[in-house]
This record gives sequence, C-alpha cells and structure tokens, in this order.
Amino acid sequence: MVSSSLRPLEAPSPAHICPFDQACSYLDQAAKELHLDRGLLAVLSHPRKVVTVSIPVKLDNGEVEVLAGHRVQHCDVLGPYKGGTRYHPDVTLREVSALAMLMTWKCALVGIPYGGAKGGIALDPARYTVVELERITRRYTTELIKDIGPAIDIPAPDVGTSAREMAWMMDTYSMNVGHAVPGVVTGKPISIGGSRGREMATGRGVMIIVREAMAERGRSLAGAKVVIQGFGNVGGAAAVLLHEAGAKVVAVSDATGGVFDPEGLDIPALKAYSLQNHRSVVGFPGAKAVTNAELLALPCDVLIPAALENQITEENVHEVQAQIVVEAANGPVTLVADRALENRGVTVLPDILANAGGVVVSYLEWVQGLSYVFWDEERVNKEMENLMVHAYHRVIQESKERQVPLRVAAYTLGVGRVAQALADRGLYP
Ligand SMILES: NC(=O)C1=CN([C@@H]2O[C@H](COP(=O)(O)OP(=O)(O)OC[C@H]3O[C@@H](n4cnc5c(N)ncnc54)[C@H](O)[C@@H]3O)[C@@H](O)[C@H]2O)C=CC1
Ligand SMILES: O=C(O)CCC(=O)C(=O)O
Repeated sequence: MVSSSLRPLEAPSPAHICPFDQACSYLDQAAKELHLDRGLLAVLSHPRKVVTVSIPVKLDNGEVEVLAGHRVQHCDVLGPYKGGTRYHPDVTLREVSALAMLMTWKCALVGIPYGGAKGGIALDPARYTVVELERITRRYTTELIKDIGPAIDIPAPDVGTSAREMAWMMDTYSMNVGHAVPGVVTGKPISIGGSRGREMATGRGVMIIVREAMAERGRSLAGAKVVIQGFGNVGGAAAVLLHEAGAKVVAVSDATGGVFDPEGLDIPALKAYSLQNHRSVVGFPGAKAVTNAELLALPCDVLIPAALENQITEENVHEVQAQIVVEAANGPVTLVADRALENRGVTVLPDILANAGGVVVSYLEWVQGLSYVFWDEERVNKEMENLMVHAYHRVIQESKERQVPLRVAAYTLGVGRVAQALADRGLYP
C-alpha cells in the first residue's frame, strides 16, 4: 500500500475497518492486477482536494452550535466531481474520503463522464427542526460555494438527505451566483429540474443487479427469499421493487430494529406503516421482531445490506447464510469479511456496481437539464437499466478473464479506465 501523510489524517476506527484504509486496499489489489506503477497508484490513492468547513448554526432556542462539514473531491479526470451529501452523527473526514474514492471508480465502471466526490456533516438530523436543517444546509452550501457547480462538483442525496436538502442547496447556490442553476445538484425535486425516476433509482439498480445474478443461476426473482438491512432511500425502494417483481422479502430493518415474516412481508403495507410510525418498521402487525444482528444471520437467497458501512465483519460473517450478498450500501462488508465470504463461495456484488443506479440517474438528470429536454420515467428507467446490465455483464466477464472475485474485477475496470484517462490527458508524467 502506498503511504503518505497526504492521506486523510484522523483515524477514529481500527485500521482493519477504517473505510479509507479498506478503499485503499481494494485500490492496491486492482493496481497490482493492472500492473500500475507506484507513482500512478500514489496519484490515485490521494484525494485531489479536501475541504472542511465550520458551520455555525443558530438553533430555534437561540443557542449557537458549530458543526463540522466536509467535501472531499477525489478525482476529476473523467469529468466534474460527483457524489452524495451525508448527514449522520458518525461522519468523519476519513469516511467521506473513502466514499469519494468509491465514487470515482463507480462512475468510471458504469461509463459516465464524472469524477468522484462525497460530502457530509457530522450531525443527527433527528435532533434538529426542519428550519434548523435548512439553515445548516444553506450555510454548508455557502461555505462550499467556490468548490461546487455544474461543471465543477455536483452533490446529490445520501444517508440522511433527500430532494429537500438538494432544493435548499440549489437555491442557495443560485442566490449566490445571481441566477437559477439547477445543474449544481442532482436528486432535486422535479419542479426545479429533477429527473423522474431518481428517487427510486438506486433501489431499482439494486433490483436489476439481483435479477441478473439470479438469472445467471437459472432462477428468476419470483419466490427468491430476500433480506434487506436499511429501509431508507435505497433499501426501501429495493424492497418495493423486489416485492413487485415477485421476490419474497422476508425481513427488513432500520436503525430502530427489524421485522421478519418467513412467508414474505407485505412491503407496501410496511412502507405505509413505517411512514406513520416515525420511519420505524418496529411493531409492524403480524411480523416477528428481529434485531439487526439477527437479521443478517437469517436464512435467505439474497442478503442486501442497504444502510451503512462495516455491517458484515469478521465477528458476524460466519453467521451469514445467504448465497448472494448485494452491497446496496457503500462499504457494508469489511475487507476481512469479504475474504471470508469469498472463501466460502458466497457471491458478493460490490457496492461500486450494485448501487450505481443512483448516480446513473443523477447523470441522466444532469443530461436532461443541460439539454432542456425532460424525459418520461419509462425512458429514464430504460436508459439506466441498459447501463446497469451492461456494467454487470462486463464485471462478470472481467472476473472470468482475470480469475478474480467480482469486486476486484469491478475495481480493475473502474481504476483501469481512470488510469488510462490520466495517461491520455498527460496528467501523469
Ligand atoms: N441515496 C442514494 O441515492 C444512494 C445511497 N447509497 C448508499 O446507500 C446506503 C443507504 O443510503 P440511503 O438509503 O440514501 O440512506 P437513508 O438515510 O435514506 O436510509 C438509511 C436507512 O438505514 C437505516 N439504518 C441506519 N443505521 C442503521 C443500522 N445500524 N442498522 C440498520 N439500519 C440502519 C436507517 O434507519 C434508514 O432506514 C448508504 O451507504 C449510501 O451511501 C449509494 C448510492 C446512492
Ligand atoms: O447520485 C449521485 O450523484 C451520488 C450517489 C452517491 O452518493 C453514491 O452513489 O454513493
């Protein structure tokens, strides 16, 4: 592994589960496979720009708090930086840096002309009123005003944010530059230039990847037993679409706990229940309660971690019973757990492939905005499906040709394209 003081400094988690160290390990593996030289590897393993800002916010009770916000721009060799904005108490610079790097490989893998970035604020959104969240978002955007823009860096939703925060960001940016700039963010409301299909896009991409993986095993989605951790933007949409496609979603969880029904949960009813129940699935009538730990160990065909990093670790990996693990979240399987699953013959569909549907539709939103022509949802879904199916089969082919696991194959494709572009642009002497 290339080491340098330029790699982000804070180290809140043990090295073996530090998201940035894990992302670098996967990059190192791909670099070895691609025979990249050390200099090029050093370029690729450092974020190009790291921005940390203080966000002072006056709370509704008159008190002032100062929050830490980050935006990490990993690489823009293929196009503007692109990546979500996370609001979560555990946000750190190292986490955001890891997620920014994943965005670079993800965009390159699916063949869209973007680099990689990620942003985040260390806060628990549940502790703030909507008005406070708006003030925080507007101040964060103002602090980043010179670093973002439709040709520079384009934020989108991630954990704890949605179309609402994107609308505030777009409005703040537009007020600062003096005219409406819808292209500064994606995942915004349709009323201000958002794309049909974006809200469900990441979950739809996950459903497509599960469908392709089942088809390769001679099975359809009908009757497939699926377990999903996380019931937000991604997990919620994946659950709805898999249920619609005939899969049996037997268990689902969120940060408050999980529910299990071996006969399959009624997902539309569960969605409605969760919305009325302060976004909690706990207590859903007719289902058994399970903890998040128990959920990961349930018997099923497909396990979909769709919440946060480091959920399947060396401590619980031996309990996983699924034959296919689909990383809908970014980094839900640790490096050690990934190797253990590989050794047991469990297929892991890596995050940079499995959850790319979101950024693909973000790209389609940006394209529609730039051309001032907006498509119906059917067209958006079809264009996204084509890119996802193509990327899936390309990863399978690469894995067979190189005799490497799917994650290494996905990385060699993504990293290889970025390395080639760097060389072609002459950015690497
Ligand atoms: N929103 C998007 O378009 C994309 C999101 N992702 C990734 O997908 C993952 C989820 O993101 P979103 O669905 O957008 O976030 P979200 O904030 O909408 O939902 C997160 C869900 O996870 C649950 N959760 C939080 N902590 C948990 C825990 N310890 N155990 C179980 N559940 C827990 C929450 O209660 C919520 O249901 C993240 O890793 C994100 O980076 C990846 C690609 C695109
Ligand atoms: O839609 C986007 O631009 C970014 C989505 C994202 O943050 C991710 O894929 O992890």
